[in-house]
Amino acid sequence: MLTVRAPATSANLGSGFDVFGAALERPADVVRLSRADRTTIEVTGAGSQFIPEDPEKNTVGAVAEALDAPAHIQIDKGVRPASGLGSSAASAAAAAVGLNELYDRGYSREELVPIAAKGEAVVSGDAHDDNVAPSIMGGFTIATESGVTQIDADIPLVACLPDIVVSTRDARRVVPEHARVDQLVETVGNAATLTTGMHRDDPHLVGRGMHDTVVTPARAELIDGYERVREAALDAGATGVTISGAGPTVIAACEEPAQRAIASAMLDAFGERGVDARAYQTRIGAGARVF
Ligand SMILES: Nc1ncnc2c1ncn2[C@@H]1O[C@H](COP(=O)(O)OP(=O)(O)O)[C@@H](O)[C@H]1O
Ligand SMILES: N[C@@H](CCOP(=O)(O)O)C(=O)O
Repeated sequence: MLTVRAPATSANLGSGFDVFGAALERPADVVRLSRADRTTIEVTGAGSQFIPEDPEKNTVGAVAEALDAPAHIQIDKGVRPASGLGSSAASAAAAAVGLNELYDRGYSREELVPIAAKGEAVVSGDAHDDNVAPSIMGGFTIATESGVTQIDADIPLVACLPDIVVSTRDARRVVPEHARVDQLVETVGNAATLTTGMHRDDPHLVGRGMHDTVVTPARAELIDGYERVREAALDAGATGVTISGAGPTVIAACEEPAQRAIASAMLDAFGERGVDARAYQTRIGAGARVF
């Protein structure tokens, strides 16, 4: 038997829709795998009552099939589903890394990214790589058709998860089909600024580069209190704030000493709207680890 811990991730980071992602130090899924004649799945932990154990409907089932590696897979969810923290991707990433080792398939971490993304296709309708890439490879990742670029960035973050459910599938339906040229120009500038910030471990550049006027405003409508929470985090010292993945988690970049105040301001702002929430004081961390 083999155990894998795969981290939650924050995709998009504002200006990098379907491309940027970051591995978070916490929370994480813990997945135990043992060889079997056919794949069976057991799920416990955060939100497990909403996660199917049928291998055709669970992200890990698609990964086991893609690797031709049937197994008994026990998933202990630390990452709540439909959170915007790459919940479905964390399990898929853990399964890809674990089954690759259990069956001695010999794939590199980068080669495992499109395999784990097959799991994402099962739940969100298409195989976006931006959550599985950081969950497998760690750090900040830029996932494109031609491969994954990874930077071992170290940026403090606060991820505030409200008690609201936003499914990635639904949130993909509100993404605008077109953007104006001036918005594209702005997006390229912001994405380049954010990437430079990751390279320099500079939370100010990362925060500035999170700004996005294309996808984020449309999705903010799905998160009760988003604008107020964003303002509260900025007032408390955040260097940038945006929606994590498809939401509803709101993510803030910051200097480490401001983390606690930002977490508390975000929780209060959701509280004012009558929305319960929890805040993770976290940072960009490592990828999936095998025990
Ligand atoms: N192993 C898994 N972990 C979490 N969710 C899963 C898993 N397998 C299938 N799902 C389904 O995926 C959906 C959650 O995925 P998604 O909406 O992308 O949330 P998140 O933003 O947290 O990844 C839920 O409908 C859930 O039932
Ligand atoms: N790029 C995707 C990322 C979805 O992330 P999740 O954590 O909400 O599953 C999107 O924005 O749709």
